[in-house]
Amino acid sequence: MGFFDRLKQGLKKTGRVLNTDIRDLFKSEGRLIDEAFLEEIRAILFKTDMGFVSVQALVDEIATTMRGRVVQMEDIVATLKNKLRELLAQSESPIEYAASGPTAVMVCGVNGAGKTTSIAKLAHMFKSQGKSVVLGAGDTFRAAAVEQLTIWSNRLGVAIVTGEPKAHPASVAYRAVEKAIADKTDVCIVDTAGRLQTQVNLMTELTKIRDAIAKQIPEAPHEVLLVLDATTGQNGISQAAKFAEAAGCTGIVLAKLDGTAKGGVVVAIRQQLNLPVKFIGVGEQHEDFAAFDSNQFVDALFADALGV
Ligand SMILES: Nc1nc2c(ncn2[C@@H]2O[C@H](COP(=O)(O)OP(=O)(O)OP(=O)(O)O)[C@@H](O)[C@H]2O)c(=O)[nH]1
Repeated sequence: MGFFDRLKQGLKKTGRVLNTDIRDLFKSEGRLIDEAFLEEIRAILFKTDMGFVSVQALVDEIATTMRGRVVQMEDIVATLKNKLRELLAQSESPIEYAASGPTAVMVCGVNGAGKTTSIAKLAHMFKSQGKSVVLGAGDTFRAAAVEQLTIWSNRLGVAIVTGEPKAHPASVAYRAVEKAIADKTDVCIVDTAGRLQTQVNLMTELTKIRDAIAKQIPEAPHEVLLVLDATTGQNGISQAAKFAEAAGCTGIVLAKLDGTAKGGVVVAIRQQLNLPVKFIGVGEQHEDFAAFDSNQFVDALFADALGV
């Protein structure tokens, strides 16, 4: 299965809401675009958790371009797709690589968001691109997290740096980047323990981890990725905004998109957080992960409606 099929499969819950409900609006006939129709389509879009501003923008687009006309389902889907592409537009490159030497990527987020799994998926992706990887097991809080990451490193055949139990995560990060430089490794991915943006001490700890990485490579970390759990939908966004600001995040990894019918949250995140969605997870396998591509995402979302 290629990634487009995995994405389609992963977005099935969200796609079902959109496609079935939109199809029901038409019942294979044309529909007059009037206020009643606009309200019906608004209600459908809301269900996917796109957020008020995005839904309004989509409804406005339909109203402006189609009000008073009789249109087919395909016309509405095409208009929604175009506007969504516009709302989701962002710079293409998912990772800002170092000009020379290792690229350091720090990964943070709240407990259970999907950090460790996403790190394994990232490592797999870099490896399949021919890049060498070293992992830094910076979640020294939980022995199980170090264990889990060690298992992944063995499975993936990538190096790992761990600390003594309860070692300071900054020292693990420092040594992981040190090893990346010594071994001429392409990418160093540093895990961090789950935390809440309200836990001041733990948020300060993230700054210490950053500083430790920067002692090895002044312009690093090149990326600080915030892993968000898509199943929390829009509820997680304001929390994420505070987290991202405090931790100096450069992008979002949106995990567990397959577990929710609220996949429209990608649109809400793009609109409400001043950060690109860099990667998405649509399942538990390594292959269920890729750089976020807005065109591909929008196509997968409406694939069922168009029978693609
Ligand atoms: N279905 C699905 N499950 C996922 C995805 N990403 C992660 N998971 C699952 O989510 C659960 C939590 O993932 P972890 O990677 O352990 O989360 P974490 O953020 O490292 O957790 P802590 O270390 O406790 O903070 C695991 O059961 C993963 O298998 C995804 O894209 N889709």
